[in-house]
Amino acid sequence: MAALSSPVQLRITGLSCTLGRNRVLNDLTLPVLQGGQLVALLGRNGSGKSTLLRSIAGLVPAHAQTMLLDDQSLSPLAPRIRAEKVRYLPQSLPEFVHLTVIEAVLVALKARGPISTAIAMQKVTAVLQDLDIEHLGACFLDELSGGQKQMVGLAQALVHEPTVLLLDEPLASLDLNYQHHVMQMLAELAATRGLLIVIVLHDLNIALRYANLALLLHKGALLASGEPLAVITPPHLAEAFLIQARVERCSLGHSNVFVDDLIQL
Ligand SMILES: Nc1ncnc2c1ncn2[C@@H]1O[C@H](COP(=O)(O)OP(=O)(O)OP(=O)(O)O)[C@@H](O)[C@H]1O
Repeated sequence: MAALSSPVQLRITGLSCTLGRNRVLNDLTLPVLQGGQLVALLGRNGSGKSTLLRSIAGLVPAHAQTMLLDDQSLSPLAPRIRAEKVRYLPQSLPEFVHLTVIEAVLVALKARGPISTAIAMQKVTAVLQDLDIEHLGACFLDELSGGQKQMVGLAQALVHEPTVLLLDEPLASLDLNYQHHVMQMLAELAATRGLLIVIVLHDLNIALRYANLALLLHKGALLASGEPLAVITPPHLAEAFLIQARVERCSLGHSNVFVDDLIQL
């Protein structure tokens, strides 16, 4: 995939989504998101993060005044076309069938349309290398650990070479080494290939370290957005997470959140 000449832009205004009796997203307007950005989507459990990603991917009934990828409205696109541009990796992956890792990523790639087996294999090998899971290629999916399966899900999403990649807590089952490996790889993919990546994170220190934009959701609305250090602040953490916290730099210059106490209402 070649670097894009001008970064893609995703514009979302007036986004609302009601699921059952719950008004989950309430007239949400986001800053313009751009290709090349690694965007951390933050907020408490139930604040609407997954619903926001699923709304962008067209997987829940949502209504937006504007949902434009460059000048193309996403809403009228057929699901298959939309999924080629905007790829959503869910929090819990579907049960895998009895395929090897290579076969599973190959099947995901071939679902996109006809492709020669030689080129498909090149792409699959490259994505497994990028994720550092080449050694799992011949393993069967149903014999992998939870974290290994999560890495395969990520490989299936990446092999599509989407314009926008929406990742719902992809680090949840990963060990510390893979968490940082994946974040480094995503930061590099965004920077070098102009990919727009929106990633749900519960680890605020990871967000501070790798994201170049943060969106903080609270009760279905946007509480703050901007550079992670401007979003992950003691007042915002108090309001959104009900914690009394400090953000301090370590001796290596990395900013970290320290939680001092819970705020009792
Ligand atoms: N299908 C549904 N029907 C009704 N309400 C729903 C449905 N799916 C989600 N909700 C509600 O929408 C709200 C937001 O859910 P969502 O999954 O988007 O939150 P989240 O921020 O991703 O949470 P978490 O961090 O726990 O994954 C919650 O209150 C949830 O109960």
